[in-house]
Amino acid sequence: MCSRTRSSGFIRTEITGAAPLVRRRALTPAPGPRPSRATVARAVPPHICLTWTEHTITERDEEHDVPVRAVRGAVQLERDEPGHMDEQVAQLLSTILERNGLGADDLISIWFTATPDLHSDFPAAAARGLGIVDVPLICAQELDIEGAMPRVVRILAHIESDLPRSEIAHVYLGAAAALRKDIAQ
Ligand SMILES: C=C(O[C@@H]1C=C(C(=O)O)C=C[C@H]1O)C(=O)O
Repeated sequence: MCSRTRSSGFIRTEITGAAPLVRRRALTPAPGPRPSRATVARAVPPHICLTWTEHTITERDEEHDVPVRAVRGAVQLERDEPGHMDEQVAQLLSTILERNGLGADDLISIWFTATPDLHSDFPAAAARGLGIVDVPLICAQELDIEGAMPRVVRILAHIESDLPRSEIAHVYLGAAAALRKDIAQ
C-alpha cells in the first residue's frame, strides 16, 4: 500500500493503492510551493499510483502513516448527577477504546454532546479521569429534538487506527442502542 525509502534524512513515499492515508501530526510537508498534479505526474515513475499525498512525495521521516477514522458512542444516563455521569461516560469511553484496540495515544480529539436536560457536569471531565489529559476535548449541547431520547451523552472521537472503516466498533450502551440499531454494538 505505502512503501518508503530513506535517503539522506528524507524519505520518499510511494503510494501504490488508494487507501485514505493521512500523515501523522509529526510529519511536515516538503518545503517549497505545492506542485501541480501534472508536474508530479511527470516527476514520478508511471508504475506508482499516487493518492492525494502526491504533492509531498518527499517528507521528513518521523512517523509512519496511519489512517484517520471516526468512532461514535452514546449512553443514556439514569439521572443528571455528576458522579453518575462520570461513571457512565468513563464506561462508554473505555468500552470504545477496548472494542477498537485503542490506547490514549491513538486518540486525536473527542467531541461530547449532552442532551439539553443534562446540567450537572461536563462529560469531558470523565476522559481526564481516565488519564486522557493531552487530547483535545470539547462538549456541546445536542439538538433539542421533540421526542428525542432524554439524558443522553454522545461521543464522536477521531482516532488513528489501522482498522478498516467497516470494522470500527461504534458503542451504544444500554438503552442508547435504540438510537442506531444499524451500527450499535
Ligand atoms: C441517532 C443519534 O442521535 C442523533 C442523530 C444522529 C444521526 O441521525 O446520525 C447523530 C447524532 C445525534 O445528533 C446518535 O447519537 O447516533
